[in-house]
This record gives sequence, structure tokens and C-alpha cells, in this order.
Amino acid sequence: MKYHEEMAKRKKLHNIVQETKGNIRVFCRCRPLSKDETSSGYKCVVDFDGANDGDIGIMNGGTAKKTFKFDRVYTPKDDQAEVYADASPLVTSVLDGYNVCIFAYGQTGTGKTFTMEGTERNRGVNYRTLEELFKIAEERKDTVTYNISVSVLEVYNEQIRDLLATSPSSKKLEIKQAGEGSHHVPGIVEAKVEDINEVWDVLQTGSNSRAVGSNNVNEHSSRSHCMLCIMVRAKNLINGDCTRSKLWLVDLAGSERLAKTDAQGDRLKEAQNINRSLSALGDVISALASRSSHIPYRNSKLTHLLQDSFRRRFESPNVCAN
Ligand SMILES: Nc1ncnc2c1ncn2[C@@H]1O[C@H](COP(=O)(O)OP(=O)(O)OP(=O)(O)O)[C@@H](O)[C@H]1O
Repeated sequence: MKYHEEMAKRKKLHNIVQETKGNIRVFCRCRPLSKDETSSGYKCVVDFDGANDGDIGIMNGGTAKKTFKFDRVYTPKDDQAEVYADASPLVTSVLDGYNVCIFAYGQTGTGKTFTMEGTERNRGVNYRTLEELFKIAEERKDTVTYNISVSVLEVYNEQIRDLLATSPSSKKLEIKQAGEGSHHVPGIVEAKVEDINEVWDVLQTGSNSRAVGSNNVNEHSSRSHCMLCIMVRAKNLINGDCTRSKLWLVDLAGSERLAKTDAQGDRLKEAQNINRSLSALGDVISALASRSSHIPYRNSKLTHLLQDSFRRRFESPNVCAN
């Protein structure tokens, strides 16, 4: 009993700390210049002197530098582990029954996919998150059992595609609201993952399927939102409490196409859809930040899908019946 009380206290304190840090946090990561950029004579125009305080300065060709403030700034020297360290406490919150969403936003080529997916030798937030989920689940196995499954989706031109589906379905995937108010996409694959070894295979299946669905992977990928959903069901073996929670990890479409007003045909349609969904995301975040009574989740597939993870997080965990 004493142990259970201590666990409950730890959980509460952990989540109070997360709330104090802010329910919406914005981090900025600057990648190193690529070989091509260096050999073409490009120079870094970012001043990292205030990086420890969350400031970056942008030098503007002789004129005064512009400073921008973030919760944290990662310089080109910061590696994948350092970037993940800030996401890590949120992972614990997911295991405690809270919904969380982490997404990478930026222009094409700025390092969103590198940060979220990474490479086999330099794994990103997605893999590290699942690795930590399994590690903590193992540590808690005497008191809580966890059931973890993953879905991988792509939103392209406001259409949802299941990247884990083995055969293409002609049925349009739609978002539905379940009885208890949570949102889901009927018919999508929810792959149950038992341990970290299975995870990389599932993530690769999603990634490869994204490639198969397009003629030019890079061209296509920067115009679609790639969304990994980790669903956690927990059962407390001491008091029988059950929770169900969701963590969304999203690699957003490249944002620079918004400016390309000369696009026509398919490119124009893509640009308009990216534009619409990214501004819908901006509207939702701004409504949440100003604690508006109406949050316009339904203005895009992206925000509609993320709705459960955007709801104010620390009101209460998602307790469910089992
Ligand atoms: N922090 C980093 N350190 C080293 N290389 C990086 C880093 N970030 C990105 N890169 C490299 O920069 C290139 C572009 O990165 P990436 O593909 O992740 O960009 P992106 O923002 O996802 O682009 P897109 O919107 O087109 O999908 C890749 O070759 C990647 O390996």
C-alpha cells in the first residue's frame, strides 16, 4: 500500500513539473551546413551566443540581428540524444495515462525527418521514445502491465493513408469519434509491439510504404504529414485502475511551399492543402495558448487527428473501463 501511495505521489509530482514547464513547448534545432552548402560558399548566419537561454540571433547582412526566443535551442553540435532528452519526460506522462503530441515543423531540408526518424546509426525521437517506453514498462512490470501498439499514417492532400496496410484499400479512411469522446480511424492497422526489436521493423515498413506510394520519395515526403501514433493501455495491478493514452509523433510537410504562389495544377493543390493544414495547426495552438473556449480542431485532418493529444493535458489522466 505504501509503495502504491509513493508511486501515485511520484506520478502527480512528475506531471506537476511538466505542467509548470508549460503545456506547449517550442524548441528550435539548427542543423549543420551540408557539404554542398559549405562548398557553395554559404555561411552560417545564426548567432548561438544566447542558445543556453533559449535565444537565437539571425544576422541580417549588416543590419541589426533579430533575436528569437524558444523554450530551448539546439545548436548544430547537439546530437540526437540531447534533442531526445527534452522529449523524454513526456514519455513518462504517456505511461501515466496522459496524451502527448510532438511534432517537427520547418522548411524542406531543415532536418525534420532526421530529428524524428533519424537513421539506423543515429536514431531519432520516434525510435528513442519507443525504446524508453519499453524500458520503463519493464521497470514497472510488477505493478503495471502495458499494452503498446503503433499506427503509421500519412496525410496527403487531406487524405489519410495507412502506411502499415499490406494491401491498398479503396475505402476512404475517415476520423470518427468514439463513445467516450476519443478519436480514431476505423480500419487502420494498429500493430501490437511487444519489444523494441519489433519497433524498428514496423517503423521501416511505414517508411518504405511512404516511398512505394510515390514516384519521387523526397518530393512527395515533404508535401505530406507523416504521423506515428503510439497507443498505450495500462492496467495497474495493485488497484485495478486502467488508463488509455496516445502519443503522436509527427513529421510535418515542408512549410516553404506556402510562398510559391506560381505553382499550378497538382502542385498548387498540394500547396493549398499544406497551407490550409499548417495554418489550421497554428490556429489550434493559438486558441489553446489563449485558452479560447472554441478550439477549431475540425478545420483539417491533421488537427482533427491530433485532437485527443491537444486537449489540456494535465486535467486528469484518461481513465478507462477495461
Ligand atoms: N542535425 C543534423 N545533423 C546532421 N545532418 C542533418 C541534421 N539534420 C538534418 N541533416 C541532414 O540534412 C538533410 C535534410 O534533412 P531532412 O531530410 O531531415 O529534412 P526535412 O526537413 O525532413 O526535409 P523534407 O521537408 O523535405 O522532408 C538530410 O541529408 C539529413 O541527413
